[in-house]
Order: sequence, then C-alpha cells, then structure tokens
Amino acid sequence: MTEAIANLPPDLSEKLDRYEALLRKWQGAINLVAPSTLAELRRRHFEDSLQLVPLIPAGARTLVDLGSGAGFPGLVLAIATGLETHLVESDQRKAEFLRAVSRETRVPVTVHARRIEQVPPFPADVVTARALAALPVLLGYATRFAGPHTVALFPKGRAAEAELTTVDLTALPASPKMTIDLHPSRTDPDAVLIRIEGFARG
Ligand SMILES: C[S@@+](CC[C@H](N)C(=O)[O-])C[C@H]1O[C@@H](n2cnc3c(N)ncnc32)[C@H](O)[C@@H]1O
Repeated sequence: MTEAIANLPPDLSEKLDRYEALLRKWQGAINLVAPSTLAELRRRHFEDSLQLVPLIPAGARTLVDLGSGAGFPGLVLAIATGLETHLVESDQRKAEFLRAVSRETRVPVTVHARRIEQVPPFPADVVTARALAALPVLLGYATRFAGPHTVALFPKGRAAEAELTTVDLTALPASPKMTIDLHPSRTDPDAVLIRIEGFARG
C-alpha cells in the first residue's frame, strides 16, 4: 500500500525495518503492542498509520499524536512525512522507546512524557490519536492543540459511527465551520478513519 502514496521518502522502508527491529527487541521487556498483533506488525501498525498520510492537508507543518504508545500513528507519520512531530505518552518506558526509535532512525520528534492534560497547549496543524478514548474525550483533548486550520485524524472502530451521535457539538468551543468526514480503513474492514476539520481551540 505504501507505494500508492506519493512523496514518501525513499528510505522509508529501511527506517521502518529499523523501527520494527527495535520494537521486537523492546517488546520482550515492555508490552508495546498486543502480542496477538506481532505476527502482522506491518499491516496492523505501520500500514494502519501510513494510510493517514493522504488525509493530511498539503502545507501542514506540525503534528501532535496523543497517547502514542509504541508510536502509532504519530511516529510512523513523522518518519513518512517529515512533519515537526510531538508525541504525548505518559508511560515513561514507552516514552523512552519512542526516543530510542527517533534517535536510531534519525527522525527528530519531541516526546512529551506526561499526561495530555499536563502538556501546555499549542496550535498544531494535525492532531492524531488511535485507541486512546471515546470521540467526545478525543475532541476535548484535540481542542487544546487547535489552530485556525487544524485537522484531527482518528482511526476508530465501526462503533465510531454510533459514537458520533454522542458528541455534543454544542458543548465544544463553537465553530460553525466544523466538518466531520468518515473514510474507510484500508487495513481493517472493521475500522473507519475520522477526519475533523474546523474545530476551535478549547
Ligand atoms: C491503547 S494505547 C494506544 C497506543 C497507540 N496509539 C496505538 O494505537 O497503538 C493508549 C496509550 O495512551 C497512553 N495514555 C492514556 N491516557 C493518556 C493521557 N491522558 N496522557 C498521555 N498518554 C495517555 C497510554 O499510556 C497508552 O500507551
């Protein structure tokens, strides 16, 4: 699938190989991904993250990934796009792993080893989060990093369509231009990619 996305760096595959090797090594010491997903690491984690690339607006410069865990999708996107990337992960050992991958792939990222609520807000062009929280909570977090043109990208399970009805848009900082689009996931038939544009800063 990666070949279908234009403008990916030529050394992407090499860097992801290094990432995968580090993940397999560290997985023995800390539980970075569910053991059941290890056999399909590339599809379940790398390809799943890379499919967000075409949804990133042209001209975006900064990305914040919330609850990065082992780096999905934020660190993969940093490697693939070169965006100035911030990874927020409160688990200190996972944060150390993220720094190790950044160092060894020579892809600079800023790792915030603290809770999202403790990171001083700043505007970013893209906010991502996978497997972190229900949509209303995610949107609350995302508003901390909202600027005039911020896009939020949330890979979610199919239940997201029902979740959408639970989002009280009126409780969010008002933005008459807020739009929510759903895109099918190419890596998981039971998932959708939610793209939200035009939400205001909290
Ligand atoms: C289920 S994992 C998902 C990790 C990754 N996004 C993925 O999809 O593989 C959720 C991660 O978010 C982190 N996390 C949960 N709540 C957080 C918070 N409030 N601030 C920062 N990190 C948080 C957890 O430590 C955990 O690593």
